[in-house]
Amino acid sequence: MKKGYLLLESGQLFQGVRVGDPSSVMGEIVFNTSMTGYQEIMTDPSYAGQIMTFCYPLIGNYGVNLQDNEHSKIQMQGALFSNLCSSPSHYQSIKTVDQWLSQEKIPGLANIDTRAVVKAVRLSGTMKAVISDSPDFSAINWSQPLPTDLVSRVSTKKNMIYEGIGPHVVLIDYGYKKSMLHALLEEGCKVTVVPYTIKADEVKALKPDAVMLSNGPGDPLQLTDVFNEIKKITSAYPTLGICLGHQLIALAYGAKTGKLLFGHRGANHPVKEVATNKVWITSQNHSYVVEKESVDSEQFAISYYNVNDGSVEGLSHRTLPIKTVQFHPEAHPGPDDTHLVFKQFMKMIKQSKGEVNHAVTY
Ligand SMILES: NC(=O)CC[C@H](N)C(=O)O
Repeated sequence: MKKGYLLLESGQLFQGVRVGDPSSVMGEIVFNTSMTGYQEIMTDPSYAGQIMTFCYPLIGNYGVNLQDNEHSKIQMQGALFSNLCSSPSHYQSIKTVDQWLSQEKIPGLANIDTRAVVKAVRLSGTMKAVISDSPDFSAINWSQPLPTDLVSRVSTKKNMIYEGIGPHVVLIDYGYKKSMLHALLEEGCKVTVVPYTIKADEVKALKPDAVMLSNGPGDPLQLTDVFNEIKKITSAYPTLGICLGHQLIALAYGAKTGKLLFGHRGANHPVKEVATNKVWITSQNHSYVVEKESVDSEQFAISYYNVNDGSVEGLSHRTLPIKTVQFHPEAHPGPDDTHLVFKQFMKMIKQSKGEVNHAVTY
């Protein structure tokens, strides 16, 4: 087993053993507390550019299968494990996580003290980190900027159509997860997945009944060029925004976003639904949040709050059929408590077509 190192911008050094690709990489270090679902996490495009610390101490025990990818390949820049299982046991498993990382040329480290890494990230916040064969900090160019074009790297280049007999939803792809598409298809929708650069006129030409803005990597403020089009598109159709989609809608309507110290990543984040006072357990993966004070309360109601830190978890437009959530109702991995968000979206679409005459409650 070859030694390898994790070097943090804050100056801390951790030793582990190399797994996956033998290359060195720099990325933004984050951590995820989910106990299961590593395959979905590794393929979620929202993690592009990031080095993931898996908090759960045993990863890889059910291997890698042909079903659980959320995108075509591993999206994260690197992965850190405490104990990485080399002999998985599951009837669907076709390879080990180590083999998968090697095939997809993603470097990783195992036998890392992930608890100490998480403590460092909780203290200093998400920061640059490097996976390397060398413990030498001076060999690294720490001023090198992290990539800012992550959405253009993961978004589709051409429209993709999935037939259905229900409403036609245009899914704007900032790095969508397969489970989001599946949630719409399960509702019977026809879905057209489109590039994130789509213009309002192009959306109109597709004659949709509704639009959905997906999750995606990076800082939503990197996408200021598309804010105007987002405003035009979302004011014309019933809209659901998820995670990055939620942040982009908020920004397009004049709210502000900020960055959390170390983000919310895991499968047990409690959110309170304002309308019902119910608490739902949600799957989350984000660094950025919509700043509460910046939300124009005449335009938007805050529909969900995070129970742990009080941050904004959802918005509901007061006059237009626009709903957004910061958490992941498609829940892969994670609990599907909030699958109702998709049901409410369907109801909102029907209502806008005059098919139901009672008000949609959130
Ligand atoms: N899952 C997401 O869509 C993440 C949104 C954004 N990249 C963030 O980190 O806040």
